[in-house]
Amino acid sequence: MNEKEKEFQDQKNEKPISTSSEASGNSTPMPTDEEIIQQLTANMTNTNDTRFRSPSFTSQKFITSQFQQLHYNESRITLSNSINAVKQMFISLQEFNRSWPIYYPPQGQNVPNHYDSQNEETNLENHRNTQHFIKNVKPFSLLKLDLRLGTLSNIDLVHSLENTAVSTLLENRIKKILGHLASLQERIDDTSSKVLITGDVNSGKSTFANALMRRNVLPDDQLPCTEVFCEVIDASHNHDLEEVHAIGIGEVYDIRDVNTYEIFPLQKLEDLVLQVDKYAILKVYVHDTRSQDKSLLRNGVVDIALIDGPGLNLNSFHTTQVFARQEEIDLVVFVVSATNQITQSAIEFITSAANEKSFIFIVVNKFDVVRDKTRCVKRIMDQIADISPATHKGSRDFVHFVSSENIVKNFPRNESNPGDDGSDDDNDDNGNQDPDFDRLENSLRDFVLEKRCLSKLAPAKTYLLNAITDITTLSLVNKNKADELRCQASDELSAITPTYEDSISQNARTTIAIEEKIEKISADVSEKTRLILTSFLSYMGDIPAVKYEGIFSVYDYANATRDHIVQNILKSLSNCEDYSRNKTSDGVKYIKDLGSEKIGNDFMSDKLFRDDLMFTRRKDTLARSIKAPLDFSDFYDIKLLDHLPSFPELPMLPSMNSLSSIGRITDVKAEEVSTVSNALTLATVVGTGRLVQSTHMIRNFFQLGSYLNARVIRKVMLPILIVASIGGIAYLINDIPNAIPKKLAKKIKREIDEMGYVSNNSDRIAKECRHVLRYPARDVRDAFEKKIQVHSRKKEEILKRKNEANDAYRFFNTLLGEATNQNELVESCNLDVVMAID
Ligand SMILES: Nc1nc2c(ncn2[C@@H]2O[C@H](COP(=O)(O)OP(=O)(O)OP(=O)(O)O)[C@@H](O)[C@H]2O)c(=O)[nH]1
Repeated sequence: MNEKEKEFQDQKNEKPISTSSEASGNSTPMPTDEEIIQQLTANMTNTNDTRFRSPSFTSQKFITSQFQQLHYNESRITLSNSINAVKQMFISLQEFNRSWPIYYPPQGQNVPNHYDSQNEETNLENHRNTQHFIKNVKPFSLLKLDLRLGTLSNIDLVHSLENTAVSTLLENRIKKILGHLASLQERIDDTSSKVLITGDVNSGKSTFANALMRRNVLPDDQLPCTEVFCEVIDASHNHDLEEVHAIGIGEVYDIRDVNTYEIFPLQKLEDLVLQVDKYAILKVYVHDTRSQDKSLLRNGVVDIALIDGPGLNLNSFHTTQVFARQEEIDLVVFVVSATNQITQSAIEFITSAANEKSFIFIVVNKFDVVRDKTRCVKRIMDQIADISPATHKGSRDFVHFVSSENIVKNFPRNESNPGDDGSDDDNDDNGNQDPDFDRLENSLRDFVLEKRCLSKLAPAKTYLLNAITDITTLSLVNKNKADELRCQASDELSAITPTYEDSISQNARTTIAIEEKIEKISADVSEKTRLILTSFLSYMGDIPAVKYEGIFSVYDYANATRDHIVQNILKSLSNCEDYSRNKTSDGVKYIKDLGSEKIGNDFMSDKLFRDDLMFTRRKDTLARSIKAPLDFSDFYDIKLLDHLPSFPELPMLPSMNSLSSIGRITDVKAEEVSTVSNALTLATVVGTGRLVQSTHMIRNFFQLGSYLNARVIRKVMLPILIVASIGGIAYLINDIPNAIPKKLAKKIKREIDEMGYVSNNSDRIAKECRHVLRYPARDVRDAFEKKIQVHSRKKEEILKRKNEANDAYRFFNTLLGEATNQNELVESCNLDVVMAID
């Protein structure tokens, strides 16, 4: 054991480090910051604590180790907090994505970059005017959507997909990232470590793993033999029992639940590693025969599990790649055979693993069989320089030329359980010594143990930085997209607002104009109807219109006259309706023209106005409702008594009793002439044919009587009376054709007045006219409302888009700020410091 190793062993053996938070009950406790500082202080001030008085405590190595621990803890806390923050960012992205489908940019697209987060208005203006803040969008690493469909590239596919489909893909991707972050969190709190050994088929991976343990645990063969992943774990995790737990495909391993695995002895491994169709992984619990300072599996600080995978071939490539990506894998050791070139699949694997893990060990095995070692080293180093410059640069630590076979060739194969004797006897000296293998082991141990800060935290840091970069890119792109959308919405709003307001005011103006027109037309037709009917009613009956056939058909004459009058009233009414039809047609045309002008040429183009459908209600109801019964008084027209000054106003002449009623009236005025008054009246009108004149004649007659004596009067009275009576009767008979129309007209007019015929009809016609005109008016209003509604809906939709874009802008601006902060924090977590201290 050289000086350096001894010193290291002292440190490990004496390290009295107490427990910190542990993910696994079996893990070695980690010292808290306080304890480390306390120890360092104790070391410097020489306290009485015997643990710290050992000479080895004073060594620079120990101090370095403690600083590493301190730095590790600080970095761990920083990264842990950052994982939480980044998780929150992804959760908020996920939530926001549900309300505003996140825009997924085509990779390599140019976007405006610099915005003044304090002044959104300026940005808005800038966005309109500038094209100069341009930057390439960084390609996504974690948020990259793996579409791989047909011949289309990702960019084409993303463009061909609906926004919502892309956002669903993003949602799923984010879910995976969140899961990964959760595992990262667990992992950095966990002190265990996993090293995956993979490489070309038959390159000696299993032999190498055995060499690391100084035990022939894993089967090796000239033929490809390891087909199932074997995870070699210290038996202390399995109650110190050496055995194999074979986990079936699809099973979730839980060491406490024996139903989740099958137990086999180590000797069965040779069969088990071939049962790839049955088992997903074999957990191989073994005692590491080496002392703690040399043991990888059980070293007292970090529990390391070695995973031996199948050689890379077409079947296993993808599985191994997926395996290597697992967050529990701290380090990938890639074994190549010195006798072969590095294969294409190895190149691909190393390239992608180097991206994922930051560090990868390359073990060039079977170096013993190479004759020209210098040429071999050069050849392989040149290849590594091409594949991974970083690995090439750190080749002292990361690239090793060894012969694993030489280390283990004398060891028995799982024949006995070296841990069974209960001793911790070092059998490190078993097997052959190989300084190159020692250097490899030291590097490996250094990497995993002393630099676990890197091995544990670097993947977390790398992943976090990738995540933050993706969030930054996505925020930047979406912030710009949101800005573009809100500008677009603002422009659309400015364009649509005047049109919208104009439609509203035009609607109001047009509605008023149409209403005025309707009212004007209605008032006109109403007035016209009233005039026509009134004037007709006022002169109807003045001129007989029906042919008078003589006294013997007087009754028919009266009936025909009445019918004639009624028909003429109806005719007048029809005239009124015709007039109204014309006016309504004009009104419809006016409204239609106005509509075409304001709304569009096709307004009401599919509608035809038919004025013949107006006033279709039957009119002969009037003929039926007018009774105007004929009576005797309708056959003559005597107004004598109307003109007698002292008589009270006569009621309308009762039918058939007019003569007798005249007799009764004379009783009141001049009893002495009661018997002759009728005759007088009748006689008087014979000569003139006019009743009015007869009144004067009667008066003259009485005046004449005052000059003549009674005898003379008595002598002439009788003949006069006879003559007068005959004259009167003749007059009446002669006046029948005139009297009947007049009397009937009067009677009908009275009935019509009583039923409010004129006003009813003028109202009815106006109402119908208004009613008909309301249809096109409603069409105009509806068309306007539709137009306004379309504008209004569009306006609302634009406004909604604008608000959403504003929200999105603010959201991504804030997210961008947070991502920038987190980026600074994670970047400040300098894991290389540990290396520098060393
Ligand atoms: N000469 C020599 N032979 C070796 C060395 N390492 C392994 N071998 C031999 O190479 C053969 C394959 O070794 P394995 O360890 O089974 O190789 P592997 O990569 O695990 O094989 P697969 O898992 O099947 O891909 C065995 O016969 C080993 O004895 C070495 O360093 N030198």
